Amino acid sequence: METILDKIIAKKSETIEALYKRKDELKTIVQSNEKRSLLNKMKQADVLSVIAEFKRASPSKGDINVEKDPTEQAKMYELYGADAISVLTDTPFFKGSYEDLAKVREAVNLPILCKDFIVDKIQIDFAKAYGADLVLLIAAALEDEKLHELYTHATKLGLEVLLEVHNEEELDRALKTDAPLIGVNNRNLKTFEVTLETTEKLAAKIKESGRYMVSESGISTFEDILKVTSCGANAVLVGETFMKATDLESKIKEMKVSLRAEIK
Ligand SMILES: O=P(O)(O)OC[C@@H](O)[C@@H](O)c1c[nH]c2ccccc12
Repeated sequence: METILDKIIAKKSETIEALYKRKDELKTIVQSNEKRSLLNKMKQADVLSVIAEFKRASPSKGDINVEKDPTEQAKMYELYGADAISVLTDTPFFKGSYEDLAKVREAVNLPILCKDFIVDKIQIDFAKAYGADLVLLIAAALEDEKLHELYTHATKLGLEVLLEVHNEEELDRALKTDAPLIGVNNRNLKTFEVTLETTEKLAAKIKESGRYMVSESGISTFEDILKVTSCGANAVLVGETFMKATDLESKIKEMKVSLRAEIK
């Protein structure tokens, strides 16, 4: 059966073809060499790190907030204490773009994650050119060889990688790389089912391996934060809750819990 992940990936071939046509653009963009490391921040942090996402829409939720302006939202995220910003750049399913990424880069000085379904090096080149400091690589979407190739390409360009897994098999594959940042997606990209048990199940192995752990998706309440920090998450990645929040400041601030106190 064709899953939504298959559909997204199939559509990517069109995007990639278009990016190769725009390749010359890359030469004209002046890239800054400023180093903004989420990993270093997480290493030093004794409170939970919060990655706040700019997400207009998604295949599972439809339109989430299509009114919000990336520049303004990014400035609010920074002002209220987010540690990094994730920007969706997929257009067909998430209504994002590299232009959004560039706007967020202009607006803030935080590390920025380019959130996309990366299956080709050219997407990493564009992410870098438009101002990303990190890229997402999704184990479920990549064979081992491709995963290694893209991981190497990103690190060569000076980008950090958030390597996303959803189950133990994917985690084992992720641990064969030396990626220090592992993201556990609580949402199954094939069925859309969301449960924080995913983080709880995989946490021990990630901690044992000495990697840093980001719990992604489906996080909205203080109880959710306690659940993921008590099993060892160093960071959370939050989209919908922040895009819809009426009081964004308190929503972000309530998530900045102490890690020392929570880990048993
Ligand atoms: O809106 P949420 O449930 O807070 O989720 C944010 C983020 O984790 C989610 O957007 C995400 C996680 N992994 C992805 C991979 C591709 C696209 C999107 C995602």
